[in-house]
Amino acid sequence: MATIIDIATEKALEVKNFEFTYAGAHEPNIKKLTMPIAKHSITALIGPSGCGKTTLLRSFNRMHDLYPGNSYGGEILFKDRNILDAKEDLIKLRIQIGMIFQKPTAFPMSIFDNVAYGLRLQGIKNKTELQDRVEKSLQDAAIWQEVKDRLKHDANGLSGGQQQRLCIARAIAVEPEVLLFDEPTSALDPISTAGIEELVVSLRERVSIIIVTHNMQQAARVSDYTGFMYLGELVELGRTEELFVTPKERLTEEYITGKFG
Ligand SMILES: Nc1ncnc2c1ncn2[C@@H]1O[C@H](COP(=O)(O)OP(=O)(O)OP(=O)(O)O)[C@@H](O)[C@H]1O
Repeated sequence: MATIIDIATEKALEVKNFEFTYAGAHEPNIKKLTMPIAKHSITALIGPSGCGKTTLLRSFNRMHDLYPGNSYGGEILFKDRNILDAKEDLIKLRIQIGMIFQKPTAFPMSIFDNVAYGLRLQGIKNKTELQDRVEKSLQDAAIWQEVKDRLKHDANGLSGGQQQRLCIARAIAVEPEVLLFDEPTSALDPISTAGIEELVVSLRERVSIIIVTHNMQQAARVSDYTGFMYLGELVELGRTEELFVTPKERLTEEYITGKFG
């Protein structure tokens, strides 16, 4: 059984006895995992390579449905419904629960159109409203000053760190409730990494955040809660400072002190 602290605050998501099996796998890759995700907080998922962090993260907006044969079990509750339900509208779900990938994925179009993309999908056609929301999102993603004079330029001309902030602007433009970050800085230099970390922390006011990271220092710097995973299971979920200073589980302690990795 995992050691899970009581999350005193409201929950953004609740994972209950969740299982996930990749197509062709002989046993579940995520096993009976139960975990609350606090609202308006940052939850980091840490653990050795292959323990299932990304698999769990991608389950929160059903990214695995893009490939056939994967199967889910148990429940992930979001706004009083189980998002694993077959009737779930996946387009709406991915607007409410957005994702930022490891490698910045600017679309091959202008900076403006990248951010307007989801807004147009939502049916917003009014030019002034589009302009206002694109500007606001770029400001909130701390990239407005750098791009305001070249909104019509191809987004692929931006640096890696700028493209990642553009991806964050695109994700927040549609006002999601949850944002999933999958190793968002692993392809970036230290200065861009610091910028993205600062941005992630500033977004906590408006969205609930889950971040997968290989970097324990990063988890310690940005998150409120940390979940340590091992072999497809959650071992411990705690307040970040407590988990790193006084872990309750021996496995957590061994991992954070570098006894295995
Ligand atoms: N597309 C896939 N098809 C089949 N098995 C997969 C697939 N992706 C991951 N797995 C397996 O699922 C398990 C969990 O992998 P996952 O990528 O979620 O781990 P992780 O903790 O995110 O690892 P890393 O830190 O290396 O990114 C591993 O055993 C992995 O081999």
